[in-house]
Amino acid sequence: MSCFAFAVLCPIRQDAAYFGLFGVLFAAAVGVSTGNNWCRALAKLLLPPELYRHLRHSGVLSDTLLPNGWEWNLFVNRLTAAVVVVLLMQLGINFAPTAESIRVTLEWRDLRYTVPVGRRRQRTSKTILEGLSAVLPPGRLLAIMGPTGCGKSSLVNALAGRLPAGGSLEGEVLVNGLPRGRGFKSITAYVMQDDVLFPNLTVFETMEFAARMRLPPSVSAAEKAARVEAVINELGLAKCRDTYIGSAFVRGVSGGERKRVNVGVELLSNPQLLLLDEPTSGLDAFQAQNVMESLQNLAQGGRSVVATIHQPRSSIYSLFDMLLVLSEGRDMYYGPAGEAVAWFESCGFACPAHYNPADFFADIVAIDHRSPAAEEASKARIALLVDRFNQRQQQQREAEQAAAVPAEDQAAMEKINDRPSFPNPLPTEFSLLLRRAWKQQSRDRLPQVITLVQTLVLGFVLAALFSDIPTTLAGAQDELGVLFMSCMFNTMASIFASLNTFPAEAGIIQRERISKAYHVSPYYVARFLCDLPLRVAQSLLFGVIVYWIVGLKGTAAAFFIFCALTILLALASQALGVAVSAACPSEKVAFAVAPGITVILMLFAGFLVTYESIPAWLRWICYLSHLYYAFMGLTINNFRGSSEWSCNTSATPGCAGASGDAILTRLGFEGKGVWEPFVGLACLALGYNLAGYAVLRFSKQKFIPLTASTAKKRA
Ligand SMILES: Nc1ncnc2c1ncn2[C@@H]1O[C@H](COP(=O)(O)OP(=O)(O)OP(=O)(O)O)[C@@H](O)[C@H]1O
Repeated sequence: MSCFAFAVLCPIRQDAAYFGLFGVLFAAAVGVSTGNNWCRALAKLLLPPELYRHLRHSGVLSDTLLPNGWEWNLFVNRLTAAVVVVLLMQLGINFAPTAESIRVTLEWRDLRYTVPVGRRRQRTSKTILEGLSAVLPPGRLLAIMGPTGCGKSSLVNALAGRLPAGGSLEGEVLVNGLPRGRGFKSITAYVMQDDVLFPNLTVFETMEFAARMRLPPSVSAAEKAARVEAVINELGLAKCRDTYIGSAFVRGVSGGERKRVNVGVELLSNPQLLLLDEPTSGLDAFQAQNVMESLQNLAQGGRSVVATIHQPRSSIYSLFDMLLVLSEGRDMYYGPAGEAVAWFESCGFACPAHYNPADFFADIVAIDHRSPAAEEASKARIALLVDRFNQRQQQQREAEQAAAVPAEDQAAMEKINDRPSFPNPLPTEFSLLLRRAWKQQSRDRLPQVITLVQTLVLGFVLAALFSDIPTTLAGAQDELGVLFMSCMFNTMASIFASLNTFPAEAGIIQRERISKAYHVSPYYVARFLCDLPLRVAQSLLFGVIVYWIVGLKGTAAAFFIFCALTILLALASQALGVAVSAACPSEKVAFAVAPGITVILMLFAGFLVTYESIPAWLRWICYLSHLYYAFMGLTINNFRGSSEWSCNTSATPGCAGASGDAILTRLGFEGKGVWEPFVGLACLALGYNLAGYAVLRFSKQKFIPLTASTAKKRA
């Protein structure tokens, strides 16, 4: 029945086909299981959480499944029901409740951010944010303004919990009266100043991926598509809908369009709280106005929006509901934007008529460094404004406390904090990531062309140098050289390909992981699968050229073993490259470290120094070197059972020649079957991949934790 459902639904929808296949596998897994606990554990692991809960409640996965007597009819019916539910769910019939919109009140109290500066003995600390406090009610657009370096980005990062490790952050950030919990990321969009996007995807593809990845299965496919179209239109991206994002090497959308795509990607998840760092930087006046109007619309729809902005024009200024003016990390003004002019006037700084208030505030809160007298005067002005604002804050504190967060908003936030963090189940994550990685990789033609041309050139150069090898001992040495060079070529090409491609997407992956868009495991597997064809093609092309021109062992079986070993070697090397680049803090460091590791593994490959010649206490390194297993395998494959390698008696009188097995004995490979290097290589490929995955999994960017303020600790 489940197979039938699979067959029927395959042409309708790819996801349905995927889940149908999963259903069949699930059926098989349950069929071979011996107890219902195992079956339930498997279902819990693989099924979307909402579906699992639904199945438990509806009895499909009850404790009576597969009771002692193995009631097959009952079991098959229930299993079919489970598969059909999965398929229907994927077709858009939802069982999970749609994420309801909540109103978000954001509050921060006494935020103090300090960073260490200077080296060793001269090390001091610099205060970047100095006791900032405010309450932002729901449905408001808050603009944070101030001179450059006043701490705007630091404040937004502190509110988002994304201040990079290396300082200390004290105070409180409350969402609907609660400290930021597990659900904070799912209701928050954080738009950074830097645009990190895949260059080889179009605007539409980028948006579509974000919608499918960040929205839960409870939002139907049609709704996701409609949301993508709406955001594209809202941000004025319709005319570049099918243009590539582009990069320094690929012509793509303009800087402003890129920025809007970055904002749009975050808007797709329908966040209730938006934190944006300079969303208008790099945009012309018209585009900046558009983006800010979009943000105002979102705020009017009930969302809370916080955006830093540099000297907005007056028409943009009029869009703000609330305004926060900072100077030197201190509050200069916080309150309704429409009351700011009156406030500064009450402090003795009247904004001239027909003057843009944003420009006026920027002038009066900036320190003038042009002369010592001007500097002193501006510092005195700022001190006065800080003083006056602190008095106002004191007076307002009681009123703010009276306007506490409504109990239903707090309860809604508590519910969101209890929700699972990831919007989609693992299989959906995997299928989306695989599709994106494939598109990105298959369109990135230049590295592929370079890889294949380089393989052709190196293959023919090697073949030309070693063609027509005689069956003498010198010829055997040449063949060993060819085998070793084959190992080196496949290793270097694969490691450096990983070092080149992986860091380029590391920033995007970091951002998506921080927003809990998906797990690392499906990303890693999808990436591995996308690299596979190029690695296989490269190894095969190299093998076809070198093997037959050089004239290595002339049997079909030996040729296929050669190709299989070099492919496995390339895959292990690729994994090693990913592990190295994930473990290194930057691309430059990775490129400095990788050659060192490769040279060490090369020295222990068994060619330059034979296994017997390596000091006993260092031999264990051979077992960590994929080059050792690959070289061993290629050598056994080529020399085992081969006829006599004669001597060139005129050059070396008295030489008796050697058989292929004798050569293997000299290299320390006697008595080993060709399966041994296969197993060794496969284990190392798996081990390197696990290491790469583990490094990636645990190398998440670290942020400063928020600790209680010193005053609160004392209290
Ligand atoms: N980790 C750090 N170490 C030392 N100084 C830092 C660190 N982070 C920020 N700063 C300093 O803190 C100040 C505030 O930085 P921030 O980026 O928040 O300012 P900003 O108002 O957003 O500036 P801009 O408008 O130019 O983007 C700057 O002087 C910056 O140099």
